[in-house]
Amino acid sequence: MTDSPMADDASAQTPESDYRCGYIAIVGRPNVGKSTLMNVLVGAKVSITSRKAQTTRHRITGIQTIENTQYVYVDTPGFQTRHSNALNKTLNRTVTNTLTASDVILFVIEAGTFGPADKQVLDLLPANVPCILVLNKADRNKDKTTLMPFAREVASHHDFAAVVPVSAKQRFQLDRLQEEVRKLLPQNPPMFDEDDITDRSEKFLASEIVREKVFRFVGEELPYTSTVLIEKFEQEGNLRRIFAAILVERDTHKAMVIGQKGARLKEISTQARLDMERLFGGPVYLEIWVKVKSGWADNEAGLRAYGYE
Ligand SMILES: Nc1nc2c(ncn2[C@@H]2O[C@H](COP(=O)(O)OP(=O)(O)OP(=O)(O)O)[C@@H](O)[C@H]2O)c(=O)[nH]1
Repeated sequence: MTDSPMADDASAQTPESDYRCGYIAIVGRPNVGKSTLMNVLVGAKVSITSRKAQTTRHRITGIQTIENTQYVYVDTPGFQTRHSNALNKTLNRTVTNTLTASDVILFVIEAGTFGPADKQVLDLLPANVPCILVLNKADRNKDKTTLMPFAREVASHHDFAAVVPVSAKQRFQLDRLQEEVRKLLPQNPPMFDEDDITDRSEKFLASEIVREKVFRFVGEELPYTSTVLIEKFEQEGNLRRIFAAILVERDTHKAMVIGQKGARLKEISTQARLDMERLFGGPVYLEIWVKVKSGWADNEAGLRAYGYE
């Protein structure tokens, strides 16, 4: 008998019916490697990274489609505890909202380190969303025998669905992480095209790239309140013409960004242009101005005007 009810049941389990798709929030204290992790998972630089903490300000979606699974990653800003201006309050609200609206949470810490800042983020994890404990930077742990007791200690604070040591930088154990995530995703058809890597516009990505270069080349002296505004974004055939403004709070900050005889701004522009050309797959004409705009980081209306939720 080929058309028995059993056979019907089996044929209902086709790969399409087991398509899985959902939102995966990546959370953790600043600098644990959340953006790096998302970028390697998605296979492109959709979220900016830098050695300086708190570089990620926006909720960014990175999309990865593998066979019958679509992973929609949401990167979150590093949870802010030190300062309490309007910008930080907005950032923290974004993290909390992102968590409760996700299907799976990746709680990222550095393998071997679990401090008060990590605990503060862990305390925000909602009980009703499955969460995987990701021990990133495992490449730094020379003594592997300490990893299990460490993981057990952290897992005593929350009911994790799985614990996975990874190295985002060396692409170690990412398959294993994806397998664990897939198990927790709901059965849903894909939300995006399989070639999509982000739902963010090129204009937004362009501003993020410039911002990353500002952090990278200007370094610790520049307050994190500086931001980037794309004033014009034009496309003519394959060529993109982008006019950006770096907004800083003081004349002294402006001088820092510009550097000796404009050398620093030139470096920022060149590196940003190269990244954009790689990401957009075509030539880019990029012009960057530095402007002084005082007090914007402490003004909620101002923040909304610059696109912060
Ligand atoms: N050794 C090692 N370093 C890593 C790894 N992943 C990330 N890093 C480094 O850690 C630093 C911070 O990485 P980010 O991805 O910017 O961290 P983040 O958690 O997104 O930081 P915020 O945006 O500030 O919240 C960078 O210098 C990365 O190169 C890893 O697996 N191993």
